[in-house]
Amino acid sequence: MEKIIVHGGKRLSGSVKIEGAKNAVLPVIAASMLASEGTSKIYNVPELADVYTINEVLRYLNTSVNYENKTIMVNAMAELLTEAPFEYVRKMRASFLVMGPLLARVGRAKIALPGGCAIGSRPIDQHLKGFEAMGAQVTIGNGSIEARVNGKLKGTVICLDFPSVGATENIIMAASLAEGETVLENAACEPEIVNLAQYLNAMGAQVSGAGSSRIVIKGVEKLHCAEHAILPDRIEAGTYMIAAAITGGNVLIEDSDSEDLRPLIAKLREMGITIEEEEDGIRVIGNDHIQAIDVKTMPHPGFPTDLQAQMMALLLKAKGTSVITETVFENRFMHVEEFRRMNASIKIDGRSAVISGPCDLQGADVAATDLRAGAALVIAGLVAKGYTKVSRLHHIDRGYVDLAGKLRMLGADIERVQVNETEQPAAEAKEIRTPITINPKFA
Ligand SMILES: CC(=O)N[C@H]1[C@@H](OP(=O)(O)OP(=O)(O)OC[C@H]2O[C@@H](n3ccc(=O)[nH]c3=O)[C@H](O)[C@@H]2O)O[C@H](CO)[C@@H](O)[C@@H]1O
Ligand SMILES: C=C(OP(=O)(O)O)C(=O)O
Repeated sequence: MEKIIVHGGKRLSGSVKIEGAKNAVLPVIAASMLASEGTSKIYNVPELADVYTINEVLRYLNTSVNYENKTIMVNAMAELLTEAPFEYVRKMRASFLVMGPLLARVGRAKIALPGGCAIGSRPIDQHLKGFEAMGAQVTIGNGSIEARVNGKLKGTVICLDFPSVGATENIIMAASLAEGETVLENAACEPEIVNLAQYLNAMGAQVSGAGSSRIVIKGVEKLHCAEHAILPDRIEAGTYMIAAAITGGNVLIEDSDSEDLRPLIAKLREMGITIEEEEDGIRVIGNDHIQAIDVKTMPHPGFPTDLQAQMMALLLKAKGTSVITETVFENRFMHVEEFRRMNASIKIDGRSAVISGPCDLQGADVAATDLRAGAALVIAGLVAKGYTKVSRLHHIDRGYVDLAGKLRMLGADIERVQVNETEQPAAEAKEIRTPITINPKFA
């Protein structure tokens, strides 16, 4: 087992480079299956576990995928298979994004039911509603969802009940090869949707209105390969901005787009943190007297749920009472229990968490309950007294390239180490670290 071990107390300084966005690259790779001609080239691809998983899904479906030097080449000209098994969907829900492209390209797809996960039940009814409206027959049984269409999908008007990011992406991809025009109302407006639409248009699709709540897709006969660059990861950027702020540091977040980070920038300024927009990126200058604020997560352009846990870490150090309301996911407070191990004072009241700060954070053994929770625990560890040991790093690896290494470059006292559990009962198990990765101060 690996752990990230952080010793709190260092101010972060310097600059950090931001990778391509996980949530943009996954739909873009899935969309590559829509091209019946040529090899697509996708640039600025982050080296993440989720990227390897979606590549495996595509290969399983008989698509050729090569990944080297942050560039992916995809060729989907061979006859596609149509079934994605549970082992992939279990690892990563975004595997379900192959349904739209498969339906559009070959008229059928069978994908294991994604099921719930640590942040909520996460149904896919809005995706299915869209496919059905376009003429697909959907059946659910034996743990899988099967969708089929006779002939081609047909353009229509679809109004989502909620601006679901995944449903918007799946429907846009399916509609790109449908007969006629599809109008998607109450669509998600996230920057990652705009990035996907740009890629589809480069492939010959006719998608307009991406980034607004009304997207119009004129179906075309076929799509071809294209070259495309993935936009910077606003959630990774936001995570480092919060890490800089909590330590009272001074950090330049390079290759980030402040437009996509407006909701976070506004909240950080409200807390008394200085944000400067520079030519090379966003500079965050923290201070030791941050103020409590209220935060409510919302679909874009509201405050992103994917920064909620990290923001909670920061609010633990703010003076006064802060309230975080989570409106996007039904159960995205699993990190609260872990923060409490670090002496945090947080009360949960329905969909809100009430934080009484500043908390005197103490290092503890904690576990990442999901990807962003993991990053948030590391952030809290940056200012906790003593050592914080974060386990279940596979969650963090889904969405962060070398989180510990990048924080160390910024001056944090942090290591990622191999820890071997012995045969003894868990409570007595000793950590035996490998000599290569061990820093003597942790021995
Ligand atoms: C790979 C990717 O891009 N993941 C992001 C995407 O996830 P994802 O695309 O899964 O998120 P959605 O926007 O679809 O989900 C938002 C809410 O809508 C609900 N819902 C969704 C679809 C549906 O058919 N029915 C339904 O009820 C979900 O349970 C959830 O409560 O957007 C989320 C919300 O910004 C982010 O947290 C995730 O990081
Ligand atoms: C919830 C997230 O991702 P996913 O939708 O892939 O689980 C996330 O990136 O925080």
